[in-house]
Amino acid sequence: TGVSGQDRAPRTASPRNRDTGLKQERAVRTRGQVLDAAAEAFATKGFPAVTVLDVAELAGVTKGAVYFHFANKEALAQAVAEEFYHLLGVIGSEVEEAGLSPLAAVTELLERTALAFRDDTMVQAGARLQIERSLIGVEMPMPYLGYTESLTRWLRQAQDQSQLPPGASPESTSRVLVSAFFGAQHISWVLNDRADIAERVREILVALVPGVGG
Ligand SMILES: CCC[C@@H]1OCC(CO)=C1C(=O)O
Repeated sequence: TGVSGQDRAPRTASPRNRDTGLKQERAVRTRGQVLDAAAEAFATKGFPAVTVLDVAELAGVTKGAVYFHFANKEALAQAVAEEFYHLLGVIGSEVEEAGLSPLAAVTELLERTALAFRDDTMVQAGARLQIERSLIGVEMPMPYLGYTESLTRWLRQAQDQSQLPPGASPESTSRVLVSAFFGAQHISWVLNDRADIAERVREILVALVPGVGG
């Protein structure tokens, strides 16, 4: 081997390293399958009725495999809630990076969130777990405040750009938007499994955000 080591044979994983890598990949994949199964169970049956065996069977793994990744049902709920807010955060980042006007960002955030509530089981599970948070008995993420802060930030920018009516309060409008969204997605869930949530959220935006057409 030369001084610089440049002509050293390329380092390949040893059989033992390669085996460890495969085991780690399989563990990561199993954890994802278990989390998706837990979301399906929590979204459809609700936290109290779900058992770890339900989750194992939905995931197609043993109970031991579930317990390898999650200590108990409460840990599954916390992990689903964390993934729920991760997904909402991804939506928020995408809207931030889209370079929209402040009011267009408000509209885009809530419209994309409505579609996630309609289509994404992890999001549906997170929303239901937050309703059931008092039954879960372990620390759950604080709901609603992240959205309220994002919306307030954009509405303050809109106000600075004279895009809000005189006297409008960004903080108050933000709280009303979050309350209206939460109520609309819940009512839509109860009445039609969120089939019409996009239309319900659009009505909120038309009613509350200046310049949003019908
Ligand atoms: C977009 C409004 C806030 C959002 O709506 C439903 C829900 C469930 O907990 C939310 C949250 O932030 O936690």
